Amino acid sequence: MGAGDSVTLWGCPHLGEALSLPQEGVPTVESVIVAIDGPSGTGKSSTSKAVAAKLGLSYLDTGAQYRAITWWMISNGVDVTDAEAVANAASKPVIVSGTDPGRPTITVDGADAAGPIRTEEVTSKVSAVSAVPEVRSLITELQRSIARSAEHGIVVEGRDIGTTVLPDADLKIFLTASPEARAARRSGELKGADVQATKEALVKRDAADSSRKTSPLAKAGDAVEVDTTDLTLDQVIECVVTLVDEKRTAAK
Ligand SMILES: Nc1ncnc2c1ncn2[C@@H]1O[C@H](COP(=O)(O)OP(=O)(O)O)[C@@H](O)[C@H]1O
Ligand SMILES: Nc1ccn([C@H]2C[C@H](O)[C@@H](COP(=O)(O)OP(=O)(O)O)O2)c(=O)n1
Repeated sequence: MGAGDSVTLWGCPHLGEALSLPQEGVPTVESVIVAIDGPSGTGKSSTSKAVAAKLGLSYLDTGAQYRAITWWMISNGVDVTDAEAVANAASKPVIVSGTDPGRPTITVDGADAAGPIRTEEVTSKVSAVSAVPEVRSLITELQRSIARSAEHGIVVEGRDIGTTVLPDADLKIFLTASPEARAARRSGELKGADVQATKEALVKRDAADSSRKTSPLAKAGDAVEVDTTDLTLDQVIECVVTLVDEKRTAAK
């Protein structure tokens, strides 16, 4: 079966006719940039970390950066519904992301932010903060500089990586899943959380992220869409690794 065939193997699409057939014995390109976008609970973080670890690439969770700046705004008494106040404060926090997929880290002004950025308060306010254009342009520049300095390449996950942050990424993936599957996965993480309430919160956040003016959540025209609803996490990881391999081979 060739890479030119438009085949769906247990829900994993091939790259299709855009690629030439892989050639035997051709060395793969060393560095590769992979953009993985999609709504919450589709498996972006789990897939991106595992793919990066398997392929020896760096990993960047851009959602964690938007959560970090939101946490800073809340901690410093900035009203997140006041876009002008958020814009005026946006350049103050120093956000540093560690890109080892085995141990990703995030600090704000030197303090470990990994725990505090996952609270319900941050989750409910992050869409408002990340819709502010000044926040987006600062964080986008940070993301580009991290991607540029990743020696062996990087997997970057978020909402606008393929469309805005890294439009020249070597491979763009857009993960989807039904709201029911996403809510079940998320409420499994938040012990005792009500699935229906989780689903409503997810759908509300998706709507806010998809409808904002600046760089909304969207599938890039050249992204490969993978519906993860009926796939195991291992299948999604295998699918993305296969797509990276196909892309690397075809690039030579
Ligand atoms: N294909 C899958 N099947 C079942 N559970 C999954 C799958 N992909 C991810 N998960 C689980 O769903 C939860 C959310 O995944 P995560 O990678 O954080 O999604 P996202 O980054 O898109 O919000 C995690 O607990 C993860 O282990
Ligand atoms: N590239 C990105 C990444 C995240 N965001 C915003 C929008 C999202 O609702 C929040 C949080 O993203 P995160 O990936 O942590 O969210 P989930 O883990 O999927 O719940 O950040 C964004 O605007 N652009």
